[in-house]
Amino acid sequence: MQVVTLGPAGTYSHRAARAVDDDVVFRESVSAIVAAVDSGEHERGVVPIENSIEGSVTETLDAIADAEIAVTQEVITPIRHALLAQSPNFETIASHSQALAQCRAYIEREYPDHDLEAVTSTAAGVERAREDPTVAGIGHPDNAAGDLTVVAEDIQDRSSNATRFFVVAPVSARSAGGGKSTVVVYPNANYPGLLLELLEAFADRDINLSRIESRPSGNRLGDYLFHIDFEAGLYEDRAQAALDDIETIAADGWVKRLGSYDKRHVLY
Ligand SMILES: O=C(O)C(=O)C[C@]1(C(=O)O)C=C[C@@H](O)C=C1
Repeated sequence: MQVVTLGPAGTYSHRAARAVDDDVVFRESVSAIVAAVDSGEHERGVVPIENSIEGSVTETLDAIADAEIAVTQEVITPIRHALLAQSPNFETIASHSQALAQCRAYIEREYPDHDLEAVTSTAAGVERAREDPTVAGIGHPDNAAGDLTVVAEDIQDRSSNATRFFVVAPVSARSAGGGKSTVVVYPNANYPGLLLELLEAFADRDINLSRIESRPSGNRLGDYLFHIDFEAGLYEDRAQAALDDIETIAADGWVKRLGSYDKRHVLY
């Protein structure tokens, strides 16, 4: 089954997507990937959701909150960045903003006066380095093939650097089976204890939350929606009961059940 993910070839998203299928096609943004699945153009997409150093990928959170899609799997990969250039004499470092941020301490220590250029992906940064001798790219070391050399390896600020990806699919692929589930809740309400009530729906049933993230609704300042990951499958009675409570709390808003899924660790 063809998978759409962030391109060009050689991104970390590409590596994660190969865990789903070797037939991978590319888009230049996360929003375009989610839109390609939402519109039915593609059956599967792979998007980064969260990084162990930099936290949530907010473009992904906002795109999946707006779309009618399912999450069918999560893929976790270690992220080990290299600095790739034609020679050590470069003036600019180009990469995805997440990758630049994950290597912030290294860049400040080794290249404090170099210019930084945020591009659409790590592989796009490596392409810039291939075209221009004054540019170095940060990306996976395997992208050095050809005329680029690996100037430095393992330059991420923490060796434990890892990114979590969601496999997204049409709503028809939504599953109630799996060890984890994701929902997006828009309460469209604001009163003391609202968040406590949302959390109690899970705590009362002994359901562990693995992530909760608030994002602006875009409707008015101070109005939020909540992305919640919890460790239970939607097939479980306790999960259904918790979500019944959540639906009541969000009676003036909405609750999007993105689905249940299992976790897969991919090394490459
Ligand atoms: O640019 C890439 O290679 C991507 O796949 C995107 C992305 C991200 O958005 O977080 C994925 C993994 C790494 O954390 C760095 C960048």
